Amino acid sequence: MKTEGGTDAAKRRAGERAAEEVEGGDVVGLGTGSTTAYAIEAIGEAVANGLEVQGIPTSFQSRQLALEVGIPLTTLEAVDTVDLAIDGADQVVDDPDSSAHGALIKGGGAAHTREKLVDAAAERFVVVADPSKLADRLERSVPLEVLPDAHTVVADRIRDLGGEPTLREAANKDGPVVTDNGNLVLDCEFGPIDDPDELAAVLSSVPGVVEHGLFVDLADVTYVGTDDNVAIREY
Ligand SMILES: O=C[C@H](O)[C@H](O)[C@H](O)COP(=O)(O)O
Repeated sequence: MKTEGGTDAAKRRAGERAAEEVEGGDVVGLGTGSTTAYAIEAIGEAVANGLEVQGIPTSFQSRQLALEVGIPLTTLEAVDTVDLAIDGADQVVDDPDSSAHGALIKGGGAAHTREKLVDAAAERFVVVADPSKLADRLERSVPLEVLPDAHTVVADRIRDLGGEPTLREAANKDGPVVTDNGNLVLDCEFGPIDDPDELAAVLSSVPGVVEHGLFVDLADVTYVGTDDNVAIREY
């Protein structure tokens, strides 16, 4: 039997705690990644026990998992309201004294474009994370989803801005990662990001960038799974 490591147990706690927020009749944004997967599984279990919800997946991966666990699916076009979205993060600013408290980097799984669309549309955006994701400020590379034709010009623009872009390579195929939307991903190192809001605005203005992985002023709460509990950060 596969044993669950400390990080997996923390992710599970966060995911299951977030799933407790889901109420009958809700439309729920279903994020992508290993932490959110625990929330999707818990929602599937609740559905099996009679809870009536509809899910909006943010990727091929979350759609497949939702189908597997029996969550009825819908689309953004078909609903008036998304009650809440549950999604993971690659890094979360955890400093109440910082204006960037609660800002995120997402897109480690190349799903950030659709995630941002759904997370931003939700009345409440619930982030799920383990403690390794928390940081005083954002400093991981920022994923950019870019149109295939645009990757060299966007890379040049990122260098002009002082960043170092790397085209994301696929692990199990020759060539680059191709997103669910048929685009490419540039992972861009900027070093520590003091003002994510400002960088987000600059990145959004670069032609050829479909979406960047900075999520600023979007999260309402983060559930951080710990060794034996869940820490809550409300924003
Ligand atoms: O593109 C992927 C997403 O933004 C994920 O939510 C993020 O990478 C976190 O994934 P995980 O929970 O597996 O660390």
